[in-house]
Amino acid sequence: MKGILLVNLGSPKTPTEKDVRIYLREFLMDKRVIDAPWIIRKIIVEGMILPKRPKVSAQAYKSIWWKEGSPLVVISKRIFKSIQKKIAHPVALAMRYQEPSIKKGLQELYNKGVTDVLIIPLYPQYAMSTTETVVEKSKDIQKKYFPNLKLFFLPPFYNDDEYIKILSKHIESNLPKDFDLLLFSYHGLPERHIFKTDHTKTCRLDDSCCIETGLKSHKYCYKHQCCYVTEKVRETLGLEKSKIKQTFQSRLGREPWLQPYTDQTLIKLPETGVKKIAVVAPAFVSDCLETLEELAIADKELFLSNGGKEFHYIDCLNENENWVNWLINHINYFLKTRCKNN
Ligand SMILES: C=CC1=C(C)c2cc3[nH]c(cc4nc(cc5[nH]c(cc1n2)c(C)c5CCC(=O)O)C(CCC(=O)O)=C4C)c(C)c3C=C
Ligand SMILES: [Fe+2]
Ligand SMILES: [Fe+2]
Repeated sequence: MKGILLVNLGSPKTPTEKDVRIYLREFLMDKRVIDAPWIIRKIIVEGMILPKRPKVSAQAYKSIWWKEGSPLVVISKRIFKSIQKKIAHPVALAMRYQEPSIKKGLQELYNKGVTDVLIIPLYPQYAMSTTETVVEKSKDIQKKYFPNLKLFFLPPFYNDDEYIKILSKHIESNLPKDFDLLLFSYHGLPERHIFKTDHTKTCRLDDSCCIETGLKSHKYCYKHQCCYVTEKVRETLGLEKSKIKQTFQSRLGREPWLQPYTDQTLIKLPETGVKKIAVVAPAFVSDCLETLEELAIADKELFLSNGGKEFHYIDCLNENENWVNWLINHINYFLKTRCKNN
């Protein structure tokens, strides 16, 4: 029998310093997130990040926490329930970090007699620290605990025409009537990660390569995949190029991350005449700390205190009906065609 496992990033159990420390330790000790040798990673995480960051991050989490829990986990659970209602096969939800774990999700499906699992990493764009870590962690768990399970993976869907239409429609229906600029703010990545996962070793991280179409390097180029979404949504919405801008947020550490940076851009925009801004975050399918706190609270404050007049944050797709139906359509395709022993 076939089953489905949806996988999102995960959050701390509670917005307390203790639980945030546990979460950050698991997250940042992932060799695909901080890709240094184990001992260096351990020194960076335990010696440089964990002494101070959990306290600050716990405050940030507290400011966006819902009665039912972390927005990212709550929204993922709601999506999972909507899908389960419409799919006759077993469906489970897991988080890459913390709970419910990928192991528990696979166990739940296995206990229900599932033999073939479609794993859906809930990230539109590929990155070593998102899609790849979900795929590799799932494979490790399968080998160790469920050798008879067969795993299948939904690839990054940034270039799926229907997904682009759904995202564009969602943005259009939430755009304010009057705005100077629509800002696409994606989660950042160290530039080094892009070079590391570029199998062709040709990506130069400039417009001539990441904006081009049809290059082999694009399959693993997060920057290209972000540029693609921005450009396709712009075209679909019929916006002039001067009406949009793409930036990258949430950097950590001193090495160069993808640019331009969201916070620095928001500081400078008002002096160039951009006073009313709408902001969307298409690297996330569900709202989370990075959107609700970093963008909609901290970056909003930054923009307004530097001369901006209006800052309108557009929610992620979250429980958008068309988006949930898009997932269901892909699940149904897998159930009908991808493997034989149904
Ligand atoms: C080296 C560090 C990090 C990389 C690389 C990274 C990539 C990356 N992350 C997301 C999605 C999310 N990240 C979230 C939080 C978050 N991310 C990092 C660090 C890296 N992310 C940290 C330290 C944190 C924790 C919060 C903090 O202390 O600031 C979240 C939010 C989770 C939540 O509970 O709401 C998401 C989602 C993507 C898509 C990505 C690569 C493209
Ligand atoms: Fe992150
Ligand atoms: Fe590229």
